[in-house]
Amino acid sequence: MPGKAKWLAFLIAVVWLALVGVVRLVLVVVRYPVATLVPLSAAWCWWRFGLSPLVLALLSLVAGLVIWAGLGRDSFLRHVWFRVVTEWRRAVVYVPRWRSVMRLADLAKRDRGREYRPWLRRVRSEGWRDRVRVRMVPAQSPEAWELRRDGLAHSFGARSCRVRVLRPRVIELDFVHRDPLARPLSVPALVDAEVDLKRVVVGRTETGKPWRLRLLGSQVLVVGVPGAGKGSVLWSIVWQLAPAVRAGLVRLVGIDPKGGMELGQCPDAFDRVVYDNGPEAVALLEGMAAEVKERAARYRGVRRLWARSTGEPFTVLVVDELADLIAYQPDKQLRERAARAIQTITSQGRAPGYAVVGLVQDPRKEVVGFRHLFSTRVALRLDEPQQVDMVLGDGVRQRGAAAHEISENSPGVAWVKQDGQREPERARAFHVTDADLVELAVFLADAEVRDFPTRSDGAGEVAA
Ligand SMILES: Nc1ncnc2c1ncn2[C@@H]1O[C@H](COP(=O)(O)OP(=O)(O)OP(=O)(O)O)[C@@H](O)[C@H]1O
Repeated sequence: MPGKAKWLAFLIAVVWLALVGVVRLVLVVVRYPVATLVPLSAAWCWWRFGLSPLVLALLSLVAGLVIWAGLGRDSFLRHVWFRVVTEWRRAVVYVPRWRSVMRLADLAKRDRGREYRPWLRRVRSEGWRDRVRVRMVPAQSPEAWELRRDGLAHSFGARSCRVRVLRPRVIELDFVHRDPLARPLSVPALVDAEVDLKRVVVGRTETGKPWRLRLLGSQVLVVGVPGAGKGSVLWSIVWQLAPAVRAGLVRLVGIDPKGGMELGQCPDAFDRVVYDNGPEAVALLEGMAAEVKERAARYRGVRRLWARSTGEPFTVLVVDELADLIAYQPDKQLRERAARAIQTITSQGRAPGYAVVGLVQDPRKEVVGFRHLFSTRVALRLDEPQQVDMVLGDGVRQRGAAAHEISENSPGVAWVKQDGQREPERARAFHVTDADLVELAVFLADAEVRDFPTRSDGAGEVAA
């Protein structure tokens, strides 16, 4: 190599190394802001002002943090404590173990002497879980990670691991340390309050937010094995609708083919209720399907979605065991008539203000062939992964919605998928006890007949 070229190559190498060094330094500061910026600021303060002002500043900082923690625990946890935990877990758990775990789990690949290793990106600790973002190596699929979830959880000291696909090549691993939904949730106080039919709060999600179910403009399918807590979802809905039912703004209609075992616990909530799967239930369904068509014809060209200003009540049809009506009924004619009527209500009821809340134990196609008509699907505890796919749709389980892994000890916990929302949510319904149902019955029996209250503005909001 001529002398000049050597110098040029040397210069390029130095600049390149300097650039890499700066980028790495910036990355360290971005990933460990507390561990880098606090000691740096302390060192600067000492150098600039001396030891006493530094001690004073540190004591003030500690006092400030203690006051913050006392006044606003949640914001302190979010902005301070979880940041410190994030840096600690990244430095102590994920970075040191990453390379060996990837190799041993066969997630790192070798080709022509070069190693391709999944890239550990952002880590965020939220107390109950660590969210670890990963860039997969080329030609790797999220299924490869799905298959190794248990091994990964053990390797990084977590109770379980979930895999969520964020975008092509990027996944997020949730390392779960404890279940924030482990404790039952009691129902909120029953008071005359506004009911927002687009956001009926029926429990809490695992991130601590209210679990909101959309009833206006949506149909809800709730699936779970016996004892999974379908009843708690159903009664949480009724509980939250009670003020509007009492005011005559919402009408509940029920069918309980199990002879009233479920809906018979509080019949006062229902305008009409039938306790079998025979001709009476079918007549009720057909009557409602006819109402849906008639209302839809009247609304055509006038309004696109039911609103309280129509002066007609929003109607919620609750069917406790859908399969008894449309699959297990031995009379073929009754079975088909029931299925036709329910399909009419679910497919056309959206605009004229009819919602169906269907509960079922078995999600197979032979049982509920029109699952796709339900835009909100709730998967409580299920037996098999295939059932999760049937309820929530393809690919949702791969994004973490493992309803077949919900514990028997946490009835009411569910994975929820709403059409139009990419991410499924894990949530727990309120636990509505027998005593609560007595309170509900008293609240509703107390009702007086009033004129239908109208208000020209709100669409989904109804005031009791
Ligand atoms: N959200 C909840 N929180 C705590 N416990 C609950 C919750 N939901 C239900 N449970 C308890 O779990 C048990 C079964 O609940 P539930 O009867 O609602 O299940 P289910 O799915 O409706 O069963 P089935 O299909 O047999 O009617 C009951 O003892 C109930 O008290």
